[in-house]
Amino acid sequence: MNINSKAISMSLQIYNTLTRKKEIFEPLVDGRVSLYVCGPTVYGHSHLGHAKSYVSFDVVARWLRQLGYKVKYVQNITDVGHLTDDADEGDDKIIAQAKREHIDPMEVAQFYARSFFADMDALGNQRPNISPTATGHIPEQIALIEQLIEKNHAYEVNGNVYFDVASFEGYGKLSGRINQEELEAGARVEVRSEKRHPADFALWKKAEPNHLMKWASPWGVGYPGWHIECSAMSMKYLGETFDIHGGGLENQFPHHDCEIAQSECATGKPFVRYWMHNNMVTVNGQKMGKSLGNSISLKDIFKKFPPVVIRFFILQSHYRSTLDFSDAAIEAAQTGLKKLQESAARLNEAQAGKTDLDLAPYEQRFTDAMNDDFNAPMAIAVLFDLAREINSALAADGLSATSLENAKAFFETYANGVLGILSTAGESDAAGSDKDKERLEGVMALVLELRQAARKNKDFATADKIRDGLTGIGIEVKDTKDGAIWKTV
Ligand SMILES: Nc1ncnc2c1ncn2[C@@H]1O[C@H](COP(=O)(O)OP(=O)(O)OP(=O)(O)O)[C@@H](O)[C@H]1O
Ligand SMILES: [Zn+2]
Repeated sequence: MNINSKAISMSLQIYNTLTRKKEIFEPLVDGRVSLYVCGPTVYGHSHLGHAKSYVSFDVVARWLRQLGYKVKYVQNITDVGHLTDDADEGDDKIIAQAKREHIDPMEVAQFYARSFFADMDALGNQRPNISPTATGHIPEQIALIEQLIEKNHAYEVNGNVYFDVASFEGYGKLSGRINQEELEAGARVEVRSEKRHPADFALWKKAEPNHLMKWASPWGVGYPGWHIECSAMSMKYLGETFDIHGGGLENQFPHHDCEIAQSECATGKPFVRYWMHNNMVTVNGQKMGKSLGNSISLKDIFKKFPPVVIRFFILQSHYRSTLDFSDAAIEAAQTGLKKLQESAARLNEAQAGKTDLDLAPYEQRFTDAMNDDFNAPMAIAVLFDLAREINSALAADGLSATSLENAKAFFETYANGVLGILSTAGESDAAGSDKDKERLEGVMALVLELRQAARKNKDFATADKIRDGLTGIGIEVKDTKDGAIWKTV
């Protein structure tokens, strides 16, 4: 068996939300996959729901790579806050947070973007190839809107630009939430007079004078609507038609239907070949959401559970299933993961014995599971079966040298490389690795030595500045008769 052999599989099936069935995956360009996933709106720390979305798509990218594809993975950062209400009403989420914190909106966006990356790193997600920001792509969004106006799919009124949904027959084809009849019926309902149709959505919004994030455009000073950023950035980096677009289920409508409308009307080409949607993390059956006030931040969860346990908890249910949050459910996942970790550890310590273990059936089952619309829970079940066989072999006559090597390689390739669940990197990130501790001790020894030298020179100002500065970052220094001691508080 050659664990690392990479053969492009023709049997990967993906559930395509657009056609509502599993389809054999065939990329547009042989051997390459273009993947776009809607990124977070960065106005608060990420919660468990975000983790489900990004862990799921991380595993999608990892499995595609395992199959031998060269994957270009783009995941945006929404740093122009979209409105709190999908009907283009309400406050901008980022600006609202900036007002609460009395800081610049860009500071809010950057702070929470960094926090997002730190959490995703801790979860063991590989970084996307490109993480473009909406604010960094205003000219591309304006250019796309101009194309839509030129082709009569959009119109400007008083500095606002709207997409004309009646001009696109396929509007709503992804979610199935809208059909042309309903559209026409809707037209009779009284609405904000500015729009031609109540379902028309904003591509560009005029900024009021006190609005904080705004840019010059052919229609005056304003800011882009939310949907246009994903069309502009995905097509810029992946082309007018690309392979896979992912996101949370609740984004099918309006967000993804609007993306399809904008992109297909601008280019006249199909936008995305396979649409993938992860289901929701729920709390007592209700979607977990920042805006819903029932979210649990990853940072808080990581205080209780190592990030790798959270990753395992997420992957134990299918990405298209809901996942109900409870401490008890995570504790159960922790127990399960521990069993796999123990088996892997036993393998590393084991001496060669007699029994030969045939890993081919396990490899086949694991591959079949992942090829069946990325069925991670089924793949994990294969790992448990393997762990059980390994444990009993090790308890009896031991595994032959080749079997030991193959079993280790299996865990490394599949449990670690594909699912990312046996790595302890995330764990140490959260708890502070030994290496980091060593470094901190070295730095503190040096700082205290300099402080001691200052005191000797009667430079008490510097000595105090060092002590107060350390207190400010959570390190308490105490002078004792044996010298200064410190602790983190
Ligand atoms: N509870 C959840 N379960 C699974 N995925 C989620 C959940 N909440 C958000 N997501 C997904 O995370 C991604 C980023 O979400 P975004 O930052 O836009 O948050 P949101 O949907 O506005 O959530 P919130 O209500 O928390 O602000 C989207 O693809 C979204 O579908
Ligand atoms: Zn998007």
